[in-house]
Amino acid sequence: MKPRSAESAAQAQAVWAALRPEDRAWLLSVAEQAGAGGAALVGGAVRDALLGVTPLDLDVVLPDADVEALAGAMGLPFVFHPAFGNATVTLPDGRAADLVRARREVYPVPGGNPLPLPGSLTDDLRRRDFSVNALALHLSPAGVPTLLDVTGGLDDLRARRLRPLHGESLREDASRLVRGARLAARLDLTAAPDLLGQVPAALDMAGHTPRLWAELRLLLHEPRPGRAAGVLRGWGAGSLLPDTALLDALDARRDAGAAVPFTAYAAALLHAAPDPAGLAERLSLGDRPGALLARALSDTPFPDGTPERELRALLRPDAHEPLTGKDVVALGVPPGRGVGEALGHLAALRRAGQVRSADDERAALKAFLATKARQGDPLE
Ligand SMILES: Nc1ccn([C@@H]2O[C@H](COP(=O)(O)OP(=O)(O)OP(=O)(O)O)[C@@H](O)[C@H]2O)c(=O)n1
Ligand SMILES: [Mg+2]
Repeated sequence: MKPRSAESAAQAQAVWAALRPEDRAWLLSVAEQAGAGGAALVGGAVRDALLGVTPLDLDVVLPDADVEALAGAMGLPFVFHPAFGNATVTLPDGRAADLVRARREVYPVPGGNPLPLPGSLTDDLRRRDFSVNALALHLSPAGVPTLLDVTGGLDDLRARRLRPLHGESLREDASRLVRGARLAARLDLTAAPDLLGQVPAALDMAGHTPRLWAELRLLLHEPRPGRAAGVLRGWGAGSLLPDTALLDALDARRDAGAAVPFTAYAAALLHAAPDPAGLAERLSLGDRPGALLARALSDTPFPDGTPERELRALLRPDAHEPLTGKDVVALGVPPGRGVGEALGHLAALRRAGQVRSADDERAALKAFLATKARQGDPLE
């Protein structure tokens, strides 16, 4: 067996190699200018690189640099946020990267925003949510990469285990419950017993944790939102969402190659919610999902492959595509007022449940036209 340090050197190289060349160059220049403490790539980027996914979202912790001065010296556009001491830098290709001074955090009020205090890189890793998110690739000022694993994240990643870093983690920040479900679903991780034990405390805090609702919105942006909702349910946290069977059905459509946008998932969730307006408000869904849902439930025709049709197939499996003005003209009604009258007649039959297919509609229209002609009142 290789000694642990050699293994970790190989893993440091693997993370380094997984980064884009231009990101490696940028990180080297940050580390060089960041003083004796160098710079560390942290969080999801290191986790994803170890899983063989190219990291695009770079979070960098600086153990002893003046973040604002360093960001200013790099020659790229940036915004400095004094409240958290971090700088959001815009990389040449438009992606955002985050630079922040190493810190520890205290939660004066569980669920509230954490209070940042100065700390070491190790403190900064220990304040995080899960061990797999608490790995760091440290770069010395000379650019030598070292993998830092102070919480056993490598072992957990190997075992595909999602483990919070301490017993109060989900109570202090209940949004971690939803973050965890997103990660578990996306990366196929299993909850450690310690995580499951903290679920009731997180649910108790949900109402006091606005960030949790923001994470539920992000859940709808996951590659498989239905699966992530299923993970929450499996952890005993199904009460956070209305019935999510429709999300599973949309996952299946996505897996089959259908284009299913975020708004379709959000619309499906609204459909299942006892209080759709309240849910839309809590999750900041905006107006588009509700409008999409209304279109999907209407009789307005939409082309195949649109989100309206995808949703309609699930919500009204018996719905057929109603005849359009064009169809009515093709059946012999001259363009004009008569077309509207014919469509109105068909819509009334549809509402009354008297036509169940396009063929039914054609037959009903022919009967209507014949009656009108008999009465000496042809449509024109
Ligand atoms: N409530 C939170 C939010 C974030 N983090 C830490 O901040 C890092 C970056 O957060 P974010 O970008 O939201 O998550 P990623 O892990 O990068 O995952 P994703 O792929 O979803 O961006 C996380 O890895 C984690 O270490 C945390 O500890 N607690
Ligand atoms: Mg991220």
